[in-house]
Amino acid sequence: MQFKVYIALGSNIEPREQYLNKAIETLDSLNELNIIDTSPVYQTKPVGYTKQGQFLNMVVLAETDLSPEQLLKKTQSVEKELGRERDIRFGPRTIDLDILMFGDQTIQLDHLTVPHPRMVERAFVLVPLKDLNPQLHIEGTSVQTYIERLDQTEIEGVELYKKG
Ligand SMILES: Nc1ncnc2c1ncn2[C@@H]1O[C@H](COP(=O)(O)OP(=O)(O)OP(=O)(O)O)[C@@H](O)[C@H]1O
Ligand SMILES: Nc1nc2c(c(=O)[nH]1)N=C(CO)CN2
Repeated sequence: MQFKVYIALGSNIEPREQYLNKAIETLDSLNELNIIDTSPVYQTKPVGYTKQGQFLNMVVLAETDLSPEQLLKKTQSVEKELGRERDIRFGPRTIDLDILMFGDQTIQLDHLTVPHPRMVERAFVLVPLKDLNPQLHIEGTSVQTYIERLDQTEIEGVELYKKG
């Protein structure tokens, strides 16, 4: 397969683990995509809109022959299939799938920006991403450097989750 892609997953509506697993399973079942690695799962304090339950977050590495836009369509159809509703911005969701990186491509379309524009300020993305690839650079800066730039309280909001 042509491209390596990192996809972030988040869920804060029960059954959270099942939503994560089902999303990974559905993506992996596509002919044009293989999941090749998965990070540990973290339980994380909600960021942005804080009056909601804690999230489970993780990142997966996949290889794919899909184009970035085809991949976005697939991730959005998985969100839809798993009952994602868009009402509150940054609010509760059964599953959220964000395309973090698509090979080494930079993409600026109305409906798709890669690398994901908010990823470098989110501990709940950077911590599992570093687990998958500690050497990864995002637009020339290492994932470790972005983590060092975060406030300690943001890092403390991200805890390893014991699978139930
Ligand atoms: N890299 C990307 N991955 C996923 N969606 C993206 C990306 N870049 C732009 N988008 C667009 O963002 C729109 C809003 O996505 P979504 O509703 O998942 O946002 P959100 O999860 O509330 O916030 P955030 O994007 O900060 O995680 C989508 O309709 C999609 O077209
Ligand atoms: N901890 C955490 N907070 C969030 C998350 C998320 O996945 N995890 N997603 C958001 C919208 O994309 C807003 N806030």
